[in-house]
Amino acid sequence: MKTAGVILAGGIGQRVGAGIPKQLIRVGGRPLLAYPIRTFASFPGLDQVIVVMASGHLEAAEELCAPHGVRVVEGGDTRTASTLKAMEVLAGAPDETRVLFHDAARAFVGHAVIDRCLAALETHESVAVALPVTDTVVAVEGGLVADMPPRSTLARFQTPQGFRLGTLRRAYARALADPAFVATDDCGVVHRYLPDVPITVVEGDEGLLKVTTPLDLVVAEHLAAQYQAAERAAGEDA
Ligand SMILES: Nc1ccn([C@@H]2O[C@H](COP(=O)(O)OP(=O)(O)OP(=O)(O)O)[C@@H](O)[C@H]2O)c(=O)n1
Ligand SMILES: C[C@](O)(CO)[C@H](O)COP(=O)(O)O
Repeated sequence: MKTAGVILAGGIGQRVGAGIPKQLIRVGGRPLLAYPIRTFASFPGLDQVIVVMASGHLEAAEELCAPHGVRVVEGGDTRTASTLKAMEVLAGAPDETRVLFHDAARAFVGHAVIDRCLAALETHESVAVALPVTDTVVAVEGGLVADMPPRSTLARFQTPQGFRLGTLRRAYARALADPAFVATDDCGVVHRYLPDVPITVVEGDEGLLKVTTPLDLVVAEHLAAQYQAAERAAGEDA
């Protein structure tokens, strides 16, 4: 195997507060998770796709994955624990394998950004997808502004995030030996534990919105309509 795509769907969607994991909320008439599964499974450059699903909801994921030959595994308690579950599935894959980790919550991912990530992994060990920030971003400590980094130096990470599997293995081996290890994403693990590994950045897309709060579901309906219009234009079945 040379390439793999992992869709991280192990969360419970506490901030959306729908009573079910947000990846199962129906948007545009389909569960959110159906969109990234379709996009990843139909991308010709990926040899294997894995969905890491929230425990207690594996059956719902299996139903969506089975028609596409996508494997489902149970997630962990945190995003990084879910990443590690996918890495266990890939335990037999060589270090050179290119692997992309994608948030299921960024349901409307397109082939173009997947392509940019895989292309970057030809020359780099680690790749992030990012967009410039539009707000002024500050560090706050004790209710006071502690730092105001120049906005032109800042960017917002989206996903996919891509790695040579051997690089990610080395980063996580060090992270797991650190009792203070916490991370909100996988590039953060590489950045912290393998500081000599450059993380290259490719352009993101506003359509990669991460559904996080109830208001995001309004935008998601619009993005779902766009996604389905593109499917119809390409003559694809739902
Ligand atoms: N234990 C976890 C937690 C999160 N994720 C996934 O990582 C992505 C980004 O996480 P987030 O947006 O925080 O999702 P939730 O954890 O579900 O949301 P919340 O923090 O509001 O509960 C999501 O696709 C989520 O399913 C995961 O695979 N395993
Ligand atoms: C990986 C990520 O989407 C990059 O912006 C983000 O860190 C995930 O954070 P969350 O709190 O798990 O949504």
